[in-house]
Amino acid sequence: MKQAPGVRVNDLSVVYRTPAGELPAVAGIDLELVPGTITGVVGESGSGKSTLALSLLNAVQPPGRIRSGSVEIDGLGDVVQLGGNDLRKARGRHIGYVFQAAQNSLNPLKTVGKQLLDLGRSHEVDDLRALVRDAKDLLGRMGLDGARVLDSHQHELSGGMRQRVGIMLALVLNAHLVVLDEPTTALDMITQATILRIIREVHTERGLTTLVITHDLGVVAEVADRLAVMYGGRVVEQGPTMEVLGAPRHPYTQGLIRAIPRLVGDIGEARALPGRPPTLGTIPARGCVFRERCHLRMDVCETEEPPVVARGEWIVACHAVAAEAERGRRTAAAGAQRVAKAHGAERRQG
Ligand SMILES: Nc1ncnc2c1ncn2[C@@H]1O[C@H](COP(=O)(O)OP(=O)(O)OP(=O)(O)O)[C@@H](O)[C@H]1O
Repeated sequence: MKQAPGVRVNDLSVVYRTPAGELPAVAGIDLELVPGTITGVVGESGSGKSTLALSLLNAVQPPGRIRSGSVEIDGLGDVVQLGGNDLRKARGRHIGYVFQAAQNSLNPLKTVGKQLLDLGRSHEVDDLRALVRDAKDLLGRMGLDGARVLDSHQHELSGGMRQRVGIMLALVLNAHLVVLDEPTTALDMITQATILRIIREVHTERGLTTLVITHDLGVVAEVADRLAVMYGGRVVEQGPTMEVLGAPRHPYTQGLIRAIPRLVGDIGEARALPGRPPTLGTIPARGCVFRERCHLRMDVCETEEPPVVARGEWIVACHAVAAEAERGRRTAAAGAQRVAKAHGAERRQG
């Protein structure tokens, strides 16, 4: 994989085994990562973001499993079908990743440098010196003293430093697909802005396809070209970031945006979304998963899966939006008919 790959997630469902049986954490997701773009996946805790990210590496662990669907990655094929050595090679070399727990995922007994060399060797990197150079360079760009960090053990690094080490490890093997799960959560606002700028720079320089998972719409607004909003294991809205954030159509996306505290203006303007997101056991088995918290709820939302409404690349799954689009279509058709009739009458008179 020498250049930014495209990724197509088709009808992906992932379940976790619970005392109440296997329950879906991700259900019927379709998502495309366009080569060379940064896609942000956003949603509240428990919406299935990390499960989706793990699926891209076919790394969902028991008690979870990918129940159905595919994840086609250019140059790799359907990773859901990959196993053993092929999968091990793909991870790291072709797909760089930093998981949410990255802050704690370093080996406490080894220095960062030793772990970097282990990573290089396990992926058969020939030039380990170049690997170390690249690692130092990446750490330096993220505001750290590279040589010192490589000489350190996990306990000698702060949470924010570990997070940056995680990002370095995701990028250092030069993978062209990079998955970053909550890359900036442990960081203060200023460091967060720096890291997001660097993610963007490295993404552009190296020609990557990048997926950023976050609960923070601000992160998506800053870094992502495209965005997918998740709720209850579904993608409820997706499209170009600026368009979606500028005029969100799904009531959940609208609620998320209203809930952002504003730095200027009336602080009272920020309104938290009422209610709580569902857990595995409370996600409705049929109908719209968001209906419990939705002010546009209709009878049909109880029983029917929301239809997908597409406007170019912008996709929304919502009964209310579909009904509104249908009303708009009817009004337009009636208008067109009136004009055609008037035109016909004029012609007959003439
Ligand atoms: N190992 C597991 N066993 C059982 N249920 C799980 C497991 N991992 C995740 N889940 C459940 O699956 C659902 C989706 O979890 P996931 O971590 O993917 O969501 P998320 O959006 O990434 O949330 P967060 O931001 O809190 O990590 C949640 O209801 C969660 O409780």
